[in-house]
Amino acid sequence: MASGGSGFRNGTRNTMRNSPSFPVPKPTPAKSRNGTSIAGIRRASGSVAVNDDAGVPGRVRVAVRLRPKNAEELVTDADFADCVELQPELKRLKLRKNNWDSDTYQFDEVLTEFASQKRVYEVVAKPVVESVLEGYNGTVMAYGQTGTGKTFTLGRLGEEDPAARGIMVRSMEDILADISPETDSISVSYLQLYMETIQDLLNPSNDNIAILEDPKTGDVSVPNATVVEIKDQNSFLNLLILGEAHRFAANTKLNTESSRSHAILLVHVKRSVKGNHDRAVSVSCENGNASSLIKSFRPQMVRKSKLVVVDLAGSERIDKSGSEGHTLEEAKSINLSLSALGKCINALAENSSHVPVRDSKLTRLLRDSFGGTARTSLIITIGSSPRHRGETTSTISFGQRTMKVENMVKIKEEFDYKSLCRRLDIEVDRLIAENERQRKNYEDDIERLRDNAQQRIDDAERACQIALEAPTQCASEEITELKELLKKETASRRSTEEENRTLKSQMMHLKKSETASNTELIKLHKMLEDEAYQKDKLEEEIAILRSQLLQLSFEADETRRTLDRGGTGKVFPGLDTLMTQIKNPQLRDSENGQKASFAKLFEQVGLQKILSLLGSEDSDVRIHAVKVVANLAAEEANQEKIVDAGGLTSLLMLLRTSEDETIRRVAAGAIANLAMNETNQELVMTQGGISLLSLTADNAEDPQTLRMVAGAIANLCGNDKLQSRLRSDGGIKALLSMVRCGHPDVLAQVARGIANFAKCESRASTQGSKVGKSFLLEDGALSWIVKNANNEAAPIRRHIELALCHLAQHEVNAKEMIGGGALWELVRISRDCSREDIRSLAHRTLTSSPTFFAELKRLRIEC
Ligand SMILES: Nc1ncnc2c1ncn2[C@@H]1O[C@H](COP(=O)(O)OP(=O)(O)OP(=O)(O)O)[C@@H](O)[C@H]1O
Repeated sequence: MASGGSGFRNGTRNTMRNSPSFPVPKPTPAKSRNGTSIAGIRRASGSVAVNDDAGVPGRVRVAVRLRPKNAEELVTDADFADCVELQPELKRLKLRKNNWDSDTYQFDEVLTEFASQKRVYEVVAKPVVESVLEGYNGTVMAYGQTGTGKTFTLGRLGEEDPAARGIMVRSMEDILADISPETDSISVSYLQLYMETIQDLLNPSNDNIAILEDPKTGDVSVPNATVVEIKDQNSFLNLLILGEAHRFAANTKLNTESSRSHAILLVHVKRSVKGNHDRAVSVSCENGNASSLIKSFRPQMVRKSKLVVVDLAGSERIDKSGSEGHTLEEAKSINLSLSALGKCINALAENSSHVPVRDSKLTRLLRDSFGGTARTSLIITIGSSPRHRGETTSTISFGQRTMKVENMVKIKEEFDYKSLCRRLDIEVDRLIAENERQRKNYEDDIERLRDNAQQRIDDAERACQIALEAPTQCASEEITELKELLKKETASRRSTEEENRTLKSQMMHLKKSETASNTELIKLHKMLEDEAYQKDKLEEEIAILRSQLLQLSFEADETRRTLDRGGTGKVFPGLDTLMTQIKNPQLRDSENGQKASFAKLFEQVGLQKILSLLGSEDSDVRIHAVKVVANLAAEEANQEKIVDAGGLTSLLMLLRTSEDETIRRVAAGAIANLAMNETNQELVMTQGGISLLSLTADNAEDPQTLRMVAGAIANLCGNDKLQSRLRSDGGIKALLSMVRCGHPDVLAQVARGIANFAKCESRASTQGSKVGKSFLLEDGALSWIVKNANNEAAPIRRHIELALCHLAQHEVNAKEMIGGGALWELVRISRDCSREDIRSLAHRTLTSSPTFFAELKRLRIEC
């Protein structure tokens, strides 16, 4: 994601936006500079991007995929019309607003529920994979509500049915088929991003990996992540299986679900570029030999590219009180990274001058994928159920905004200095060995010659001695003969000594040239180190300049805003204007319009005035005012201001005093939203919130009122600090009393509250801060839990299954659970639960608890 202000996003933007379906522009690899000198290279960096052309524009491609209805939807939605209708031939999607009205959206590809995995790969990912093989960076990302098929699309291995293979597997098959193993290499890292922490799925002990950003090139890397070289498809499949097992183990340990974390697969492709031998590096050296040696080495050109495949967490709108199963911290952090992604996409789509890339780790990791230099393809996944119209609408609008984001794809070639250095090292070692071999031969020759000469001298001396001892007659002849011999031997000895001297001088010469080569090598190493140091310094300066620039642009924005506000001259328009705006029916036409208007009201009228209307005499005004407050409370940014201005107290007061159920329902919803925040949860408790919510529940007739109340209590149940207070104030009993209404939305919230409570309680028991039986069991929740453990509505069932697993983890609960029939449910969960992590949690719990284990043995049940 490129940060704001980079000019390349303009230019072709309008033509792109006007053509709803277009071929991806095929980038022409830019030409490299020839004959680059080492001096030229040194100015840039140790690893030099030879090609720094501006790149080729390429809009982010967006495809939408509809998941087939599952068995549950076929039953529950049987009497209702689907909320979407696809027109794949026109690449259009119709989103039904009601029976007679619908909105139409255009996408790059529209994939129906019958689309095969092969076709999805070919239209969504194959163009990106082909680009990566040409040297460009590429991203394939899936976005959508939980359970709509993101993992199905990206991560299926297809072990049983090859036609089911997902995008990750098919991408690697194409990459391996295209590269040449002698010159190219592929390596892989596999990460999980959960609660703003990056975990290594290939090495779970590596659980807090830092992100490194190169301020010069904008490249993002995770240097401490495990990188595994891939030689064949089997080794890649084994890595995916290992990664999934670690992801599952990490999520089980944290008692969470895979759908709450983002999974990121990084595939690094390094290819050498053929036909670039004219780009030799020339080196000027003092020593002629070394110069010719180094001149014969030419650095190879390499293209490094990266394929990023991202399986995002479920995109449901967890900021609403009615959402399922998220604890507060998780909700905040998933919110943080997904909403940061949304904000960046909005800023890029609107061509804004500032793109808040640094707001989350997800956006930092993906900075190159949106508005950067990568080719990016997004697949949004949806379901057709009218029950999820809200989520489907928000997924579609994310996809539509993303279609406006334009990247500038760029190829990057580098001189491969590492391999040059390696080759030089090998050559120097070869020369050293050769030199040593020759020296040894010379020394042996000298030794042999010396021995020969000595032998001959000894022979001559012996002969001389014999001659001296012989009769005088022949003595003079023999002496002459011997003198002659001695002369010859002396001459031969001299010539041997001369030869010896010559060899020694040759050896000295060789030693000198070896020293010169070593000096040259040391010089080259030093040059590389200097370059790395200069590069680091430049990067530091650029980072400082960037931050100054950001500060300046922030101050400019502030100044502009202040001037704008001063221009209107009206900070608080009158109360009449507020009322007119609240009652204006046009404001209720669209959700976005309504939100924007409320935000404007908030700014213009002032919170105090809005809150004061909660006590108005006119009940119509009171209803509108509480709706305004509830809408403001749904925005996280407003919550603190509302509480500081006494809004929470006023809302609780309305629960106590108002006779109108609509007011009580909307107030409970607002309280539920405020109770997403830990500090506010404590305030709700200290102000007697539980008994007021219980009272509201007792008097409620509308299931939606109960849903709001249950949602608020469920949020409080997720706070570790409030467990015993919540119970003594009657929170658990209040939750259980609401099941009388039987409405599935209410039951889902009750189940969520019970799961939250069980999870916190289990944590407290493990830490030793809670002893004794579970409060849930003491307050009689077990029979409802057991009755609903196999509820046909998936959200209810899933929460209850989790709650049962948490309760069963503590031996003190085991006997009562067996007596209440929970054992059978746990056995069923360990065998039939559709969620593998819950299934295995139940199995582990049953086999590790002595009480459960003994009972299973007694009943001869195998688990
Ligand atoms: N196109 C499809 N055809 C058949 N079944 C599908 C399809 N898409 C998804 N499913 C099924 O729907 C269920 C949910 O899919 P999946 O787990 O991929 O969703 P998800 O969006 O990744 O969910 P989460 O956000 O929880 O990870 C799975 O059982 C999967 O097999």
